[in-house]
Amino acid sequence: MGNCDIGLIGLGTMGSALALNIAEKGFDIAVFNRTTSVTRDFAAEAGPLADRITPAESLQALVEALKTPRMILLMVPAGKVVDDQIAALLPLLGPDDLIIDAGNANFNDTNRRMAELPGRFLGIGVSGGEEGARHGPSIMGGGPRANWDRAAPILTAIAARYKDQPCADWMGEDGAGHFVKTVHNGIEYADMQLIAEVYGIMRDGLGMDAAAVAEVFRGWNEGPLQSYLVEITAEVAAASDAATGGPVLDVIVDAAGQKGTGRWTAIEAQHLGAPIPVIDAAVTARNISALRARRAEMQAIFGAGPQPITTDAPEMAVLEQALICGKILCYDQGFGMIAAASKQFGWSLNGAAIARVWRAGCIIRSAMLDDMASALEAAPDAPLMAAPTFADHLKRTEGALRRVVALAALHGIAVPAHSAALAYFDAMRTARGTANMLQGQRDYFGRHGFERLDDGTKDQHGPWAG
Ligand SMILES: NC(=O)C1=CN([C@@H]2O[C@H](COP(=O)(O)OP(=O)(O)OC[C@H]3O[C@@H](n4cnc5c(N)ncnc54)[C@H](OP(=O)(O)O)[C@@H]3O)[C@@H](O)[C@H]2O)C=CC1
Ligand SMILES: O=C(CO)[C@H](O)[C@H](O)COP(=O)(O)O
Repeated sequence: MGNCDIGLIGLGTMGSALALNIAEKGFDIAVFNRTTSVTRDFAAEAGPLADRITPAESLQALVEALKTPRMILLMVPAGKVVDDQIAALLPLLGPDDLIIDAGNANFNDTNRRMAELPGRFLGIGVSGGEEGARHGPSIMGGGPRANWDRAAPILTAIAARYKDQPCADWMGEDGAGHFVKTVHNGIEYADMQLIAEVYGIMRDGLGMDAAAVAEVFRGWNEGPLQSYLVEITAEVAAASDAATGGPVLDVIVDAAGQKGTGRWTAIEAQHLGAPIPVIDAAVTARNISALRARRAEMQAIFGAGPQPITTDAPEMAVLEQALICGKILCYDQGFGMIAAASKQFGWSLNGAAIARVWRAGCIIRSAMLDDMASALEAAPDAPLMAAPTFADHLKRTEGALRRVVALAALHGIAVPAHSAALAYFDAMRTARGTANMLQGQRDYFGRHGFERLDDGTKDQHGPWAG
């Protein structure tokens, strides 16, 4: 038996930073990486933390370096790699040893693994990118509570802190931790897309250069929009390219990558029947961004979409308010999806606790999340948009969102996330919608039946039915 408190497999961007974080917090850690040279380099470059790090060049050596019962963190790409790694580890482990998948995972896979390894598997979502992993990520745990409690001393020690409270918590049974991380990433996509759309209006509609864009976002980061994403947006816009001397933004290809978590959120929302149109729009926008050649062909046929906004140009404060409005509606949808999953899967997910875990360390951390935590604490079953603080925000900023969407539409500037947010807002506050027409159509062609508005009788048919 070895003397390391925990093992870690996968010394990539996240795994290496997490391992250093764990060592820095005073835990002894054994590390293994598929490519052995990476393990050697990692140990050689660990500086004063090297004393707490045991580099292992085989899984057997990793397992032998650990105290029993063992805990092993996986920080490798989602999917088959995780299954393969578990299969390779299992013959080396005892019945009380715990495997913790700390990468992004589809929560359905986590549910399956939990069932295949009863009591021996934990799925945790870790957010914060490389810097967060190194100095304090946000951690969303899922699986048997007893397993979380076993790992919690290490996980809470390495997590970010918000006013001295660790941003690490148990979300619920099964794949609840990975589910919450997936929704976090869906919100991340939407938050980023909303920001990118405002940048588009500034650049294409208002003719602002990158430095001016940076200045505006820097200012917004001092107000209600204060957040990591707004902060880094300012830094990205301000950065110069070494080769051209111009803004880095001007040399970056406009096609967004994606590893799948946003798509998982959109797919799962459809399974749950939970409306998340701002997140859907953000995922679709990334898909469209990837069709670069097609977009160039269409521009050649139809002419460029974006036109300068020469009259009625929005002030920066209007753009700021539109962004605030879109952001609140996006979070309303994310927390709504979490509530729907909680009901569907019997997880008792706690919206306030989730908002608290997201206040520091993670990519979507922002000043607004503290208010969201309070709102969800005060009224756990109510939609976020109905909470007094956020209803007030929406009432104040709705006009700006409407104006920005209208101006963008008139000037050929695509703002799908803002448009989706506005349509959601309008639909959600319309007590009498238009689905009566859908029900009439369904009954007409398929005798599907409808419910009468006047007396509530169900399975009624219209006069068209034979
Ligand atoms: N980067 C980020 O900002 C975040 C990433 N994550 C998640 O963390 C996990 C790791 O991501 P990240 O560190 O960025 O990824 P990297 O690509 O930087 O590292 C991947 C790691 O997995 C190992 N690996 C890859 N394929 C295999 C395989 N077939 N068998 C064994 N090991 C393998 C690599 O080893 P080798 O050196 O041999 O290639 C490397 O150690 C992913 O699930 C990701 O989604 C979560 C939050 C944030
Ligand atoms: O989980 C993360 C942040 O929270 C990862 O950075 C993830 O890779 C981001 O997603 P994508 O690569 O699809 O943009």
